[in-house]
Amino acid sequence: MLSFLEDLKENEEPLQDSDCCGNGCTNCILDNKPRPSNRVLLAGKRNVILSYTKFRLLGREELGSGPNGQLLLLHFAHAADEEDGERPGDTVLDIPPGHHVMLRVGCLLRPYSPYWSDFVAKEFRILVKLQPEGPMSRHLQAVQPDDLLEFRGPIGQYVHDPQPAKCIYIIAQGVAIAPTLPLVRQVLDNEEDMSRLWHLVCARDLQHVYFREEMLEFAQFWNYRSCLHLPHQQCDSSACQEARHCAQQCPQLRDNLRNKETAKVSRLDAAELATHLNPAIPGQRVLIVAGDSSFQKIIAQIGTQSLDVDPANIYML
Ligand SMILES: Cc1cc2nc3c(=O)[nH]c(=O)nc-3n(C[C@H](O)[C@H](O)[C@H](O)COP(=O)(O)OP(=O)(O)OC[C@H]3O[C@@H](n4cnc5c(N)ncnc54)[C@H](O)[C@@H]3O)c2cc1C
Repeated sequence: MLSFLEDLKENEEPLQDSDCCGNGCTNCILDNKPRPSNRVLLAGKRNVILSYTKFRLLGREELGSGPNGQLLLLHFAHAADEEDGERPGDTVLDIPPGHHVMLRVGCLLRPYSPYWSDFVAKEFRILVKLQPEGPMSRHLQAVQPDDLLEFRGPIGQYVHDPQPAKCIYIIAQGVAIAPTLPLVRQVLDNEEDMSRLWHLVCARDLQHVYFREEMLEFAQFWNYRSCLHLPHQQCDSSACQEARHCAQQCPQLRDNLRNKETAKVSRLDAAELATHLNPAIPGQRVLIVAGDSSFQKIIAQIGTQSLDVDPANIYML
């Protein structure tokens, strides 16, 4: 085992200040150095993404565009280097739930959070919201299947221990719902994990809620609850047009919700959050927040009180 670890160290690129993207990420790569997880060490394999490595774009799907930018689903697979002497079976791709990866194009660096990855096939998918005038957005807008892009990771600090069972509140804003999907899956896929999940999703309106199909699949599990917060939801009825947003009892909103979907037409504030406290349910409270830094700060503040979460158990993705 020791020589295997020594080999790993030799293969890893040393981390330098220039590896930070400079965007002030909560989990900066300089404080969260990509390193092999226990899962990888136990498998006796090498995690291909620990140093910058090439991934081939397998698929690209445009999810539509609007005033807030265009959305792309990108699917990548590791492009094995034929000269490195490794057999495909010697390596894996390990991006644990809640971790992100860094994309490097020349000296431009930007973090992205996979919403799906495959350990053995060495593939992952990201949802990208293109920012008008953004340098990486310009690059990603132009990528086509078969193009090669370089990624490094995994970067993050969240680790889930299924024992003892916990009450896990996962709160996501807009496209940042993507990295929360693997967090939900890791609990639901483990039949022995008795943790309960509350998945609270904040978006402008129903049109801006992504991964609804996945949430409906999750809703079949006894330990998963979700709620959509849609403060700008507005149908074409004259009453809702006049109020500039739908009423909580709006029949059109109800018709647009699918079985088991629950929506509130208000922002997620301290009082709303407190309705999910469920004090009778035992278990340590854990809060995970995915969104931009101001959203993370506000939710962490109100979550401490409304959900009775110890600040040590709050994780920002
Ligand atoms: C940990 C982490 C994970 C991330 N994961 C993803 C992901 O999975 N998918 C994804 O699309 N993006 C993700 N991002 C954002 C991503 O890294 C880039 O910032 C984004 O793609 C824009 O890059 P750019 O170079 O085109 O524009 P930038 O130069 O970075 O930004 C251009 C303009 O857009 C604004 N902006 C940038 N990002 C956002 C945002 N999310 N919301 C509102 N305004 C913004 C900037 O403030 C700036 O004004 C993540 C960011 C972090 C910190």
